Amino acid sequence: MSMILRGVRVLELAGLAPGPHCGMILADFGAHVIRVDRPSNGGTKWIGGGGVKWLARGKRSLILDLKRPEGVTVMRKLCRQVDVVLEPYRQGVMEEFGLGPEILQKDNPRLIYARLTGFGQSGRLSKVAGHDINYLALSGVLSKLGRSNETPYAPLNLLADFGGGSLTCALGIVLALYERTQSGKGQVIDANMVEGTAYLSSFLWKSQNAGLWSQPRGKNLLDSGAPFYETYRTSDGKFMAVGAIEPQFYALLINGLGLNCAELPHQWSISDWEEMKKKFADTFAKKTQAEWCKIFGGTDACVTPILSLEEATLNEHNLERGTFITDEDHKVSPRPAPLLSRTPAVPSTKRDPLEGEHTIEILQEFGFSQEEINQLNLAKVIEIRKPKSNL
Ligand SMILES: C[C@H](CCC[C@@H](C)[C@H]1CC[C@H]2[C@@H]3[C@H](O)C[C@@H]4C[C@H](O)CC[C@]4(C)[C@H]3C[C@H](O)[C@]12C)C(=O)SCCNC(=O)CCNC(=O)[C@H](O)C(C)(C)COP(=O)(O)OP(=O)(O)OC[C@H]1O[C@@H](n2cnc3c(N)ncnc32)[C@H](O)[C@@H]1OP(=O)(O)O
Repeated sequence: MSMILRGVRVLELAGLAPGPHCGMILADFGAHVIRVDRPSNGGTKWIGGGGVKWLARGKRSLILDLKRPEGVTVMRKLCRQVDVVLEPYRQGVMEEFGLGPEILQKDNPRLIYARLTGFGQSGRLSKVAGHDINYLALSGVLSKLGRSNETPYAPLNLLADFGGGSLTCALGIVLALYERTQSGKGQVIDANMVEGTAYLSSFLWKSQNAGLWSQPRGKNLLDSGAPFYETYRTSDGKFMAVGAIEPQFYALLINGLGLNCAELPHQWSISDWEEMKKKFADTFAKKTQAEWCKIFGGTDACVTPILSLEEATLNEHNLERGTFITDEDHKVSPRPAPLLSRTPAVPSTKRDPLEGEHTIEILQEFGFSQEEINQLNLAKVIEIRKPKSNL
């Protein structure tokens, strides 16, 4: 089946979580993604194998020492032949290598040069280290997350790393590829997690005057303030999620809980929300999660079980949709989204690549002779690794 990014060649410089995720999205949708890994010769520091290893679906790996001039020469030759270079380093690292956009785009004017950082390519923080929680904080969004009377709480590293970071960067790359079909030219993408996360939170900003956020953190409709937009513990120690905002859905919630609307305060009486939460909590605590699922399942009450990752893979709706896929190592992960009707993603089910596993074949594909490859290997500019045989 033909995939939408078929024929697009990407060089992804190995980074932590967002860069690898962005590369994986492109690979899932058909791009040929080559991850450029660092050598293990001790000359360079290693910043987090896990992130790289865990988000490598459908990629191949080449180990290349960019701290060596010969490595930079190899990289320039590769960049002449690819569509996208994706770099996740702090501002200035690529320029120090002599691999900045001016140089690479002079070599290849069609090159899309995607830079995925925390703070962006300019500004006083551009060279400072950080992680998801820091970018989330600087975007303003973290101040809004968390329960009342508790310190702000970052929801895993989902928002900045992946929402504001990798997804935004992937969007930038796809937009630039589209634009290139008209102009024939590449461009530089300054994707960064502070601005990506801020953009992701546009609803929060644009609804500031709507009264949705007028209460302190944890006291508003959508931040765990409202009893009808909350999570509740069930009698078997599991949880249910409630999101019954509209009056018709709220009425179904109250009905399912076995309560009587006429005996309760009005849904939107904020001063009664705390009391109502206690009432809902007491009610949910009287039945098991399965019992509540039986009551609310298939209704419009907007009540769903809170599933563990494993339970999510076994959920009937998710099974019907094929929401999760299994690779040849029997590892389960989410199917790429969204689903395109004619050209859906066809994610690789092969095991993830070893670092340096494809060094030789990649260099050959890009026109390096066997002699050149041998020399680079002898000089330890590249590394070649092979999977251990089971024999
Ligand atoms: C919350 C998330 C991050 C979660 C990651 C965790 C899951 C992992 C973090 C640490 C991992 C553990 C650790 O690595 C030890 C074990 C390793 C083992 O293999 C696995 C188990 C481990 C316990 C491992 C487990 C997990 O993987 C970890 C716990 C995030 O928020 S991710 C978002 C981070 N921010 C950004 O990406 C923004 C942009 N980037 C940056 O700001 C910086 O890159 C960053 C992230 C601050 C790192 O700064 P650093 O100084 O380390 O690097 P840079 O200044 O960017 O420079 C890159 C250096 O690398 C050299 N280099 C790059 N490529 C090559 C090459 N091909 N050849 C040679 N050299 C290369 C480059 O020259 C730079 O070196 P210098 O600094 O010496 O000039």
